Amino acid sequence: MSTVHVLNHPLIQHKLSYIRDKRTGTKDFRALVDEVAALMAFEVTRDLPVEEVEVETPVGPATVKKLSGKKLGLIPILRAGIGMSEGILRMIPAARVGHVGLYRDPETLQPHEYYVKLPNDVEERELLVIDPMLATGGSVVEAINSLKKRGAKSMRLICLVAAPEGVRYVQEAHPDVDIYLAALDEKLNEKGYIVPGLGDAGDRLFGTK
Ligand SMILES: O=P(O)(O)OC[C@H]1O[C@H](OP(=O)(O)OP(=O)(O)O)[C@H](O)[C@@H]1O
Ligand SMILES: O=c1cc[nH]c(=O)[nH]1
Ligand SMILES: [Mg+2]
Repeated sequence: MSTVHVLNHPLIQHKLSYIRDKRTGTKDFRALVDEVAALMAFEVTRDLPVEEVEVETPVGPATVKKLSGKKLGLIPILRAGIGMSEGILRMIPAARVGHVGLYRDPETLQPHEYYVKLPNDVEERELLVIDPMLATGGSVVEAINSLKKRGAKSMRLICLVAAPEGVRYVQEAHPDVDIYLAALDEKLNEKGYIVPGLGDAGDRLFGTK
């Protein structure tokens, strides 16, 4: 079974309080999601393997550490995942980026895939799959199915806010994928929204409501 990490870092929690607040407008919402994503990247990559190498500083030789594991890939789930991708890319600028486009039918809550474009060496990369919201889990499970079908072997999931139902569904469908959250909320409402959540992440990021 995968591990669920709730990132209780004070800066993440402080910024999330403004993200949740319905008075926060699009411009600030977008900036805060970007900042939280960058902070989450720091925690999510904490266990990446490093190796010791030698460099010459202006003063003399030094033994330093460099990343030694798989190359990284970032997979934002369109559209709301885009809001987190720049922040994470600032921390790991060499990562390749793939996109999976999905929307959730508002009536049936079923995910519909409309776009997939991945780096051609996706099977060799450690992928960070990002979506601010993990509600029923349908979108993330479908996105990971799609990635695995195209050869992806190793990935971790990063979401801002999740409902317990969504976490359970992802853990059952993909027990190999660890989950990193800024918050694990109480439940879903009758429309499939996370309670208390933050509303519709895509609409708040892009000002489409
Ligand atoms: O866990 P689920 O029940 O599948 O719901 C979560 C999904 O819903 C939202 O996307 P939405 O369909 O609103 O698309 P958007 O990102 O284009 O706004 C969100 O960004 C997730 O992808
Ligand atoms: O609460 C929710 C659930 C799905 N998608 C969102 O953007 N918010
Ligand atoms: Mg949306």
